[in-house]
Amino acid sequence: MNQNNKQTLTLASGFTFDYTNLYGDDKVTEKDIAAIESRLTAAHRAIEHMRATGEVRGHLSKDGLPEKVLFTQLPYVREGNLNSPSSLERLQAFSRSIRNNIDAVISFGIGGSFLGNKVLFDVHCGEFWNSKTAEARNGYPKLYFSGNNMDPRRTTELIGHIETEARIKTLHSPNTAYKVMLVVISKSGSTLDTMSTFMVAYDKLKKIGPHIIVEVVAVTDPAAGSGETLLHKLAAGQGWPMFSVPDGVGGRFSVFSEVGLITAACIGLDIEKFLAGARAMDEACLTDNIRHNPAMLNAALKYLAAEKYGRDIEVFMPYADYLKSLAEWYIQLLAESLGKRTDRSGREVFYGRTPIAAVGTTDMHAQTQQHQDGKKDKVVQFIKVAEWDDDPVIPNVFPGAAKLAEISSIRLSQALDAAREANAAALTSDQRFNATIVLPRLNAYHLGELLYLLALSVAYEGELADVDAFDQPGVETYKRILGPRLKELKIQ
Ligand SMILES: O=P(O)(O)OC[C@H]1O[C@](O)(CO)[C@@H](O)[C@@H]1O
Repeated sequence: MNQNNKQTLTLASGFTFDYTNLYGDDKVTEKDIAAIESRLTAAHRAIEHMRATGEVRGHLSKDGLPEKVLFTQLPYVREGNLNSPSSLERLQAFSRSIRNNIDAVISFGIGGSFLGNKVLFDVHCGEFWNSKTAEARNGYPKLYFSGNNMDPRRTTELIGHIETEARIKTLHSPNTAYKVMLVVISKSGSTLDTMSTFMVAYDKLKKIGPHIIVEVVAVTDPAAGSGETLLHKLAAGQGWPMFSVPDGVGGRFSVFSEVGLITAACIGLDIEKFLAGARAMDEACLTDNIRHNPAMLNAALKYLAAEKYGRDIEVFMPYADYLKSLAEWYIQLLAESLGKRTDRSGREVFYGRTPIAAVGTTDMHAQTQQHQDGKKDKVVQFIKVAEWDDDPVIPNVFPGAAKLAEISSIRLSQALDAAREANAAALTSDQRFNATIVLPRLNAYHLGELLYLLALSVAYEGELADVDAFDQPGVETYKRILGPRLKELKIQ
């Protein structure tokens, strides 16, 4: 830390949290941190206690019962843990069974049962996966998402697209069927958006004809008895294979569980490396020294930026197209974890930073005007990728055009990074708080580090703000209004 006036925390992997523009004079100060020292110590103890026992003071389930918080166990693959050598082997066997066998997977889910899966897909597969040959996909199926909305047009078009793909396959090889696997992910097992689109697709695809074979896999809470989910009951009745959303792992923390790992298995993303990255981040956060603990440091700086300096909005801005879904995952994590009406004593506090998704450089031509000249109520969290697998040099194709010749002979990544640095410098010149996380590369390991850092940070911030970071009572209010209205809509 502190080379050339830079404030950075770098892990052995090269993963770096650069908080130079968030800490110091005219920013969050050393004195601010010192003023909350005892609360930081208490927060760290609470996280240690959560890790050891799963207990979080004041946390209750949706039904008002004590509930453990176990996501910190997920990176550790041990027999008896939520992820164990045998559960991972089952996922690998599943992965082998669909490779060179299933043509397409449709993953149904919303919120925590979708957003993390989309991040894994985008980082590993990119935009053009479904247009690639099976060989280029290494035998893994095409993958589509559904259920993350109830949009009638997209749902219909997706089914139509699968039907077309099946027809093309049978035209080329008349005696073969097209195999589509519907992976239905829902912890509660009855979420409207997920189950409605699943039922529409299941029904339509099953009726198309014998040249389409439909298989279903369910991912839901494994509880049996009175707590059994509707999806679990259905899967048991229909004989669908099942994977689990373990008890004590909330949707927005479930990317490290079979919820996220099933997508990894479908596309061939390295599960062990992903969990190893998360584990390395957890280990880095074991220390009570804030200068060495990335989650505690990130949480403390953002908490102080909000509480002391009114920076109540967090703009999450990766400089990478394929990390836009990461910003969307972060929106749920931050909004559901920290957007709370009351603290843990029941006092009204209306806590939480409002998350905004942005992508650099795209949103420099859209949002940056607001970030630079609007209210000073934001922290901009940049994400930088240090090294890219492919990195074209801008060629000097039109030497006669001086302005274009000027930008030639530099790599796209250099231009991208220069733009991010210019944005950060411009914001800093007007006391607009920002920080940068540097990922050495865009791969499963560093993604594991990053997602885990953000998840653990909200746990720390929940402690600092004294709010329950693991419930989401606010989403029940509209659900209570919606339920009866849906019943009235029933077509006779
Ligand atoms: O996995 P489920 O139970 O379908 O829930 C999906 C999402 O809905 C929410 O409960 C909010 O409505 C999220 O917390 C959750 O990730």
